[in-house]
Amino acid sequence: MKKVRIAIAGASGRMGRMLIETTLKAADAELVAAFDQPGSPFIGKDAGELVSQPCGVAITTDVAAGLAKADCLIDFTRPEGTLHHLELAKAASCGMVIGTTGFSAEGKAAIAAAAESIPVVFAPNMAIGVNAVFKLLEVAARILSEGYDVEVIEAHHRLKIDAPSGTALRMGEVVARELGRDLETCAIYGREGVTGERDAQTIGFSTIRGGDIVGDHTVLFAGIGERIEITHKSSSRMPYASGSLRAARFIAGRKAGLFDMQDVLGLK
Ligand SMILES: NC(=O)C1=CN([C@@H]2O[C@H](COP(=O)(O)OP(=O)(O)OC[C@H]3O[C@@H](n4cnc5c(N)ncnc54)[C@H](OP(=O)(O)O)[C@@H]3O)[C@@H](O)[C@H]2O)C=CC1
Ligand SMILES: O=C(O)C1=N[C@H](C(=O)O)C[C@H](O)C1
Repeated sequence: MKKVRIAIAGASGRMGRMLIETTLKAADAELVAAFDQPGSPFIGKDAGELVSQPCGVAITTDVAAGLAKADCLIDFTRPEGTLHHLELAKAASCGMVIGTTGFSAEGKAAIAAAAESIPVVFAPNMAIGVNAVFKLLEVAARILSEGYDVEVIEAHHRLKIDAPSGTALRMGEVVARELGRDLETCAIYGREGVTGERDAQTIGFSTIRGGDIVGDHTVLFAGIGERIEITHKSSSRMPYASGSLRAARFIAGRKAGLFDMQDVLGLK
């Protein structure tokens, strides 16, 4: 069996560590490179030591050299880091799985442009369960298209830097698309003061940040006399990592193209 050769960016981050652990456990994947930013105390250390499983792959800042050995870079960092790595991946003809959230429209356009020459899976949530929820939301939105107010509520740990979460925004996009609305114009991000009555066409977002919450998302369809809530709760980052490896296997052998987890899971 040919193993998919994996490089991991943001190695010492929360997702980086989970990705290292998951890659080292996978029979059909091989960790070939791990990157951290210059100044990281982990540079030069064995990446496997981060998860108590030394593996002989040192954490480095030399992304170009690492990508020359890899089939796929899995990147859960920050938009500016991911976009820099994207250029290096293009130069190395290396595929990318991008889990980073919080991109501007320009950042997303740069990812789409790069995917014309390398294969890229770009998804705000790699967990199978969340991607199943995206499908459930399509059905719910179609059935509840009249008379139900839509609100998206998300909760994450205190260290998360972007809001609303990428997943919450995608949930809003899924519902808006089914309802024939444009999320750009119908989204309301939080409310304060004298807001006036709710506009039925809007989709509201509420954000909670605290403690070590891994990631909770609820879409509420609030009608008169009843309400429907579709909720996903993460209790571990493991499903994000195993989904990412599934995405890496999906792009192995592909020449180019922009995909998301719905493509990887055959849900389109
Ligand atoms: N799609 C999905 O399924 C999921 C997506 N995410 C997203 O992944 C991203 C990372 O999350 P998480 O692991 O919790 O974050 P962490 O802050 O724990 O880790 C981020 C890592 O990226 C590094 N980093 C930061 N800036 C740069 C840069 N400019 N260039 C290179 N490396 C950089 C950090 O290094 P340093 O410590 O030195 O700053 C750190 O190692 C977030 O955008 C989050 O929303 C998270 C979970 C699931
Ligand atoms: O930062 C996180 O932790 C997470 N980020 C992703 C998002 O913004 O949707 C996915 C997951 O919710 C965890």
